[in-house]
Amino acid sequence: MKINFTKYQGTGNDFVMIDNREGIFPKNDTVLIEKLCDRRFGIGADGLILLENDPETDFRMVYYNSDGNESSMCGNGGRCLVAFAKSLRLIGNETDFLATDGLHHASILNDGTISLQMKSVDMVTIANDYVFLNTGSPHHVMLVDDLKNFDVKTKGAQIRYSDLYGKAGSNVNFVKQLGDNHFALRTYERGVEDETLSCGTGATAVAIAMHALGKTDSHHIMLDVEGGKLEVSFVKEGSVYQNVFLKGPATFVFEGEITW
Ligand SMILES: N[C@@H](CCC[C@H](N)C(=O)O)C(=O)O
Repeated sequence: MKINFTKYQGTGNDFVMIDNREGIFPKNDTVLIEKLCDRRFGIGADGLILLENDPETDFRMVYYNSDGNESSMCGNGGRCLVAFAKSLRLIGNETDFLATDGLHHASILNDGTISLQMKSVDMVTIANDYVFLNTGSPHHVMLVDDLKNFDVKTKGAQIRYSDLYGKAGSNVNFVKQLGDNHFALRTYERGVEDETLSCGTGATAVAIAMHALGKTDSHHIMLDVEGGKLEVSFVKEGSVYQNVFLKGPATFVFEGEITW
C-alpha cells in the first residue's frame, strides 16, 4: 500500500501529516507509526497526525506520539494540521476542527502564524514545588534556577514515571522567568520519552501555571522554547481559564510517499 505524507514543524516540534480522509492508513499499526517517526529508520518526527473526515466540523485530528501510540491533544501538532488543511484547500483562514479533547477554533493570521484555541482549564493544582494542570494533555510545571544546564531528560523521566502520575504519566516542563510576562521553558514529552524542542500544550500549561502562581498578572504570555517563540493568551473568569489561545509558526518541511 502507498500513501502520501507531508512533514511540518512548529517551533521545532515536528510531525508527519497524513490525509486519511479515505481511511486507508493502518491506524492500529503501532510498529509502522513508530518506524515512520524514527529519526534513523524512518522520516523522523515527534509524532504522526492523521487528518480525517468529521461530519460536524472541517476535519478531525488523530494524534500519535513517536512511540506509535495514540495520545491526547498536541498544541503544536494542531497548529501544523491547520496549515496542512489549508494546503489541501480544505479550509480558508478560519477553521473549526475536532480533536480528542473536543472542538478547536483556529485562525491563520496575515503573517502566516496560527492561533489555535485550546480547551478551557478549570483545575490547577498548586503543590509545594510544582503545578499540575491539563491543557488537553497533562503537564507538570516547575521553576528551576539553571534552565540552560538542567538535565531535562533525566529529571523529566523521573517525574513522568513517578508514583505521582502512575501508569498514564505526565509531560514535564521546567521553567525560568525572564520578565514580567516572559518565560523560557524546556519540556520532557511522554510518548517521545525525551526533551522536544517545543510543546504547545506545555507552553499553554506554563503560561496558566505562572499566572496561577502569581508570577505574572498578564493575560498575554511570551514563551521562549528551544525551537523558537510561542504566545499564549487567556481570560480568567472566576477560577476558570478560558478563551485560551496558543499562537506561533507552523512550517512545511518536505513531502513524500510511504510504502508499506
Ligand atoms: N507536542 C505536543 C504534546 C503531545 C502530546 C504529549 N506528548 C502527550 O502524550 O501527552 C504539543 O505540542 O502539545
